[in-house]
Amino acid sequence: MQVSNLSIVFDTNRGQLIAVDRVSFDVPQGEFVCIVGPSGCGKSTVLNTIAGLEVPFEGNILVDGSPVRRPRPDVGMVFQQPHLFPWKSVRRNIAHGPRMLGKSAKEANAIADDLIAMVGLKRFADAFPNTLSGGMQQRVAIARALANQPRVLLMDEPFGALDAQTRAVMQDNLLELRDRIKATIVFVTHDIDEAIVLADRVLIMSAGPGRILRQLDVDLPRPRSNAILLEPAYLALKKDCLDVIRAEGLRAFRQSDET
Ligand SMILES: Nc1ncnc2c1ncn2[C@@H]1O[C@H](COP(=O)(O)OP(=O)(O)OP(=O)(O)O)[C@@H](O)[C@H]1O
Repeated sequence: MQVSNLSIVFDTNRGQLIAVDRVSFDVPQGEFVCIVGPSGCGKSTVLNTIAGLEVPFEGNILVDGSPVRRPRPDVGMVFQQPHLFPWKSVRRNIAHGPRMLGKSAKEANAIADDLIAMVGLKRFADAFPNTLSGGMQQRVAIARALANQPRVLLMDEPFGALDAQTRAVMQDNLLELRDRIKATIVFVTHDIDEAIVLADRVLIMSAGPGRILRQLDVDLPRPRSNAILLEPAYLALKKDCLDVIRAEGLRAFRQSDET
């Protein structure tokens, strides 16, 4: 996937707002990239644009060599809230995408059942969303996004609403899933620990207008789990990230004081 020179300007009642300013990054197929940055720096806007939800924009976004102009089945998205269909069972929520793409009910249910096993919800295939915990609902949302076998999976703070323990379990589950699905993943988070545990590369964005400030390779061995949080190589990377973020926070603070 390639994002080149992406700029997004919103008309607001205080004039034009440059939300994203000439953002470029390439993500080779199968790479896991996390985007971090201060609130309002344009992380969600970048993700929504790759999902084909934010138009118009300037620049180019290519998935598998073809330009993104609208939502497409090979680009899946998971939001902070699961947004499940409350009237459909877990299986039917997950089978919905394949059904929309013309698969028979039998084929779509088989795809759903595979994914239900992958996210560890076999006992809940016939349950309705309101009977599941937040973490389980989010696992259904991830399975649903994977049901069309996307080449790119976009995740916007998918674990942001979960408690710390559930979040750690979800991160480990996503790492296991990632090894099986081979999709490119672009994951937005506020949480530096989450970004380093998950990513091959962390992109740090500046305060608005959003730009890519720094890219850090995460050369930590895989398979990974939350257990790496105490290792020296991990702590050194976290320090690098925090130094960049702290310097940027200070710069943005001084700038806002001058204007
Ligand atoms: N539809 C819109 N109309 C006007 N302004 C918008 C719109 N969508 C986003 N913005 C503005 O664009 C900027 C970037 O917003 P965005 O939600 O992408 O930031 P973010 O980094 O994801 O923030 P957070 O981490 O708080 O979710 C913000 O200043 C926001 O107010």
